[in-house]
Amino acid sequence: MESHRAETAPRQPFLDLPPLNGVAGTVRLPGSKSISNRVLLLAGLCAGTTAVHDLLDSDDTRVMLDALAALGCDIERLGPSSVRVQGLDGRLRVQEARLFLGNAGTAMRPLAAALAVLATLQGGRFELAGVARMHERPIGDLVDALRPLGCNIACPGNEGYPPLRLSGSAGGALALDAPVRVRGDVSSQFLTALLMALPLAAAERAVVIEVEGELISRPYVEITLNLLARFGIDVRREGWQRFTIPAGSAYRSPGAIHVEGDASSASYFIAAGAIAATAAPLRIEGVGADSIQGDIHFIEAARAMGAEVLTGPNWLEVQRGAWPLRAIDLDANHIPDAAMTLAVMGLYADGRTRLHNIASWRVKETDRISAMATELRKFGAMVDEGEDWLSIEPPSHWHAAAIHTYDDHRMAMCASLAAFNGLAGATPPVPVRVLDPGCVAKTFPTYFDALLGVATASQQQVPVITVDGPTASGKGTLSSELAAALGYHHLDSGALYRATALAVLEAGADAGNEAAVAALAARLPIRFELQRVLLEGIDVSDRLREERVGLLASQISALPAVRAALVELQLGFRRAPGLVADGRDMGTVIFPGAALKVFLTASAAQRAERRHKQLISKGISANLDSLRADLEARDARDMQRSAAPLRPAQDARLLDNSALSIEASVEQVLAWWEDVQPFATR
Ligand SMILES: Nc1ncnc2c1ncn2[C@@H]1O[C@H](COP(=O)(O)OP(=O)(O)OP(=O)(O)O)[C@@H](O)[C@H]1O
Ligand SMILES: Nc1ccn([C@H]2C[C@H](O)[C@@H](COP(=O)(O)O)O2)c(=O)n1
Repeated sequence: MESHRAETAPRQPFLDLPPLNGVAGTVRLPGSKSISNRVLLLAGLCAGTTAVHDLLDSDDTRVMLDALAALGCDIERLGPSSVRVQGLDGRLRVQEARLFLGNAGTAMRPLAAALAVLATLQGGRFELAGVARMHERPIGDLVDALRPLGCNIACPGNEGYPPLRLSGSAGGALALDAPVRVRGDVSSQFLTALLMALPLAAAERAVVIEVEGELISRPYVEITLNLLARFGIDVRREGWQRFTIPAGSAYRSPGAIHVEGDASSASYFIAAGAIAATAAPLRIEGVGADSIQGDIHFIEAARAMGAEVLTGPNWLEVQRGAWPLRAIDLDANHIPDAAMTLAVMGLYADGRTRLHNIASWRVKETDRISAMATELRKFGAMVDEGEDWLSIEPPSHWHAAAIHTYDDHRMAMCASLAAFNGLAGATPPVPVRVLDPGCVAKTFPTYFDALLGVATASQQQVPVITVDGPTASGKGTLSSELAAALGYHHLDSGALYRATALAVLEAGADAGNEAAVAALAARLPIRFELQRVLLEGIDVSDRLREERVGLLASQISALPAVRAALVELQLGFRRAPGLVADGRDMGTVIFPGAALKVFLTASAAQRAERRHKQLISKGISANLDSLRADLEARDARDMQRSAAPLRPAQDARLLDNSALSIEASVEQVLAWWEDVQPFATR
């Protein structure tokens, strides 16, 4: 059964995760961000067309695709995760462009290098900018590597930081007699950027790049070298200090390329498996032993903490091994992104977990060392930090916490793993509030759906808000707005009675035969999908609102056997992260323990007027007086029946919205909801 889940709004203010107590099943990973953006740029620079399959669809890949389109690449969508890119063959097709690159380091750095090289050789003016945080992320080491080659690069904001202005005149040349020198100890993305840009200048001569300082994040450079080879560039490497792009190099399309699943994203599910897969392993599809991504080595760290991991070429199976997890002391330089997940696993460990050599965390989407320390402390953990290290001791007493995510997708995904706290002995288990959950759109837009698709929660821990009230009081409207604001599922219980009524009409059944109607209700082939109601796969949303269906729904809903037949179906909607249920008996009968119960009313005159407007707007003619008489008759029947009559639950809050707008009603209920939350706002 599908539930009527509100689509996650792009920038929902928060998502409350109830305590989770297990994981099971299979999760399919989205494409790797690092590979997606490298492949897109290489496809854009090379000769020929490249079909890119299993591409990540996220904020960061979208800015890269937009940038390539602005530079004159033809991009054709082949499917939801496939595009065909017509490459530029190393020739600028537009001489001027302003590119907005959001907060995508994997777009800003290589595009800056490629456009600096092309503008110097062929002439052009390009401006590369991003969001405010991008303008705080250093790019000076790349600028310092490119300027000695003759590239004209200005930093109109702060020297060494985006935005960048790149310019050159046609017929220019690059000074490539001496090796190109770049620092490798702050970010490996600068070396990657040069490795991707300088083949554009290696047709006639070899180009040598030398790394100054100890190169960090080498696995990412390995991804770059691997993909360059797929596009026809065989870079010779001497250790990690010297790289030679041979003379005569030219980008050639491989024709088609598949992007493997994101190994960094896999880390959240590996951790979830290590913490909560107790009955059977959690299967993760999309990456495995054949992965070219460095973050696949996260598996070794997870194993050291106790995870049991089986690997196949492109899948993993993970389950809990040692419990509690074992605390580790790890040089995490080789897995900088995935290592954040280890910090959260440290909440479930048997001692102090120490991660060091992670200075690059400080120049990522946010200062991740400081952010992680601040947020993990909110759960009650003892956290210490240094310039390039972090240590975490698990909470002795867990707190419900509202976690800031700093517009950093990895902070949000990491925070979600704290929701398994009940397994670490938190008494009582506490929910986790993830602020700005939409920031996961950077690399994994469907992350929370994926997590909640495999995670289990005890039904009693899943919060429910009930909204009961008479016909046309606005229950459905209010509930669906609340569900969207909270990222919760929505149960429109009236639709179940209406669907039963429709099934009775279609079957030509006797509506007075309680057993026959109950039998139809018990096997109602109903599904809710994207705000539509499907009966036997057919969209009946509009037919359910027909007057004859509403009238019969009101009659059959008085039959106790029919109500009983629909109970299990309704209870099944109570799934993480939470539920908003509307109807007549949600707070009194179906969810008597709901955390918040609202009884929504409005005057009969107002309700008749609203229903009248609603019908007129759909082109259905209606008479106000008969509408009012009809809804009063229906209310009377709903209130007077013996089975689950319409009435406020004893602990319901009454809301008369006769004089309230929809927005004001939603605000009022959200304010009540905050009242019953345990989150400390700090
Ligand atoms: N606070 C409000 N102010 C003005 N109009 C409202 C308000 N709330 C809802 N409405 C409008 O009233 C109409 C009826 O609302 P809705 O369908 O949500 O009611 P309902 O209680 O779910 O009805 P039913 O019991 O028939 O399912 C809709 O057109 C809706 O836009
Ligand atoms: N929990 C519920 C929900 C609905 N009903 C009945 C009462 C209504 O007349 C009919 C249709 O509901 P609507 O779509 O108008 O909300 O179903 C009920 O008895 N219990």
